[in-house]
Amino acid sequence: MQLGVIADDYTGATDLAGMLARLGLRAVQHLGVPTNRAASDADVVVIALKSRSIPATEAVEQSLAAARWLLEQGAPRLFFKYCSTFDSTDRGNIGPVAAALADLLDAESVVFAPSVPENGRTTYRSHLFVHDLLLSESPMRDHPINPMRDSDLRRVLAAQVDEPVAAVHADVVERGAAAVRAALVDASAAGTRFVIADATSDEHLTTLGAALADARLATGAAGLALGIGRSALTERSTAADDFRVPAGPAAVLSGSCSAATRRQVARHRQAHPSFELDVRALAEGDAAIDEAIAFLQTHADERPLVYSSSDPDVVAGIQADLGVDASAALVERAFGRIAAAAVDAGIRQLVIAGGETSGAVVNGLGVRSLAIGPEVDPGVPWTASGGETPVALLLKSGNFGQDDIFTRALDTAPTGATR
Ligand SMILES: Nc1ncnc2c1ncn2[C@@H]1O[C@H](COP(=O)(O)OP(=O)(O)OP(=O)(O)O)[C@@H](O)[C@H]1O
Ligand SMILES: O=C(O)[C@@H](O)C(=O)CO
Repeated sequence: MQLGVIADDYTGATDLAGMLARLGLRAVQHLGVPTNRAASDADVVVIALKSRSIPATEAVEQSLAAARWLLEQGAPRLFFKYCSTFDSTDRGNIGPVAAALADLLDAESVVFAPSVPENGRTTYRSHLFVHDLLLSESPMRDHPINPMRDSDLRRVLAAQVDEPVAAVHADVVERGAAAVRAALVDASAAGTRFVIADATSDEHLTTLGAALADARLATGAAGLALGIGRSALTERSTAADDFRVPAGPAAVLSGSCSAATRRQVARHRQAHPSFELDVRALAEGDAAIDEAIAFLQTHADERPLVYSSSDPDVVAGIQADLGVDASAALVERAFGRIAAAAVDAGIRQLVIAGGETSGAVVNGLGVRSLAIGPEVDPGVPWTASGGETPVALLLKSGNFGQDDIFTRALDTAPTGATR
């Protein structure tokens, strides 16, 4: 193993794994901390947690358990993957988890770099941009669980930890890996181990990767992992060439309410049968779940869509009536049940939109690990579950993908015999 990764959600984990697979690195993703030693020849071992929105103490506990497991399997370095939009609240969980990992590894400096330029995430003077908008003006300001209303990551991170936060700005990154390393040493000498690093291009991320070539811990989104992969890991296979997913009937399940997903849902609905989950009805009992399952059974051969994706004002109304956590829990429980019934009904390919939703679905299916295949759009690779009934799973991060990704993914799924 060349890199051990702890990811705070399932789609974020596949995002990173898919991008590293692009380099020819062999990646495997575990869902939760495995209970056994894993016999694997993977270069990159990712442990996907569902720790983004849980209480910080639990996120720390789970992340440390994942880190210890990866170190026991021989991980020479760890990467903490969080969202490219820095999804968190004043209570965490990015800061507390990073602090606990830094303590575990005795890391003198910890870089935070959420930029993924190819997906429109850039950081300049510590401010995070989503395409042309500051984070605080992007659709992330209306996220159902962790609305992001401050773009200055120094402030966002400082609110989560009990220590100072420094910055490495783009002009330093432009000067190269040695200049970045010197800046980290200076910050650490001044008693500051947490550093927000700017990156507005892949070249910046490659420089950061080179600067971190000897670091035992780095944190960020898939862009920095790719930078580290390009600068500091050794390519040794063409991982995606022999990857195949099961063929068979397909369905789409969408619990993401992001602007991108809502466009994708609208596109898919134009050509396929769809069923909208009524969240208030879910609070009354399981009839709505049973209806959704019956709908999937009836339309199994037509790429049916079940969705709860709604506009921010609709979500806000539901949350005001039922509570934020309670409404999310109802939706996630429903998707877990619906996915399990879909597979029982013969569905073998599932496209799932949303990180929390993907977590609920793979947990509902009892999937423990995934093989990682080629990307459909940047950060959205096909994956395949193992076990008695293998299923093709496309875990799509809420904000990722072109409007036609659901259909295009299914049209281009790598089915068929292994070469
Ligand atoms: N109609 C709805 N009303 C209230 N909550 C909803 C509704 N639909 C979905 N949710 C909840 O909103 C959350 C959406 O999060 P999810 O992680 O699935 O999507 P996302 O945040 O867009 O994706 P990602 O984490 O990949 O960026 C889930 O917890 C889901 O249960
Ligand atoms: O980094 C991203 O934007 C994604 O991988 C993600 O974590 C969304 O949940």
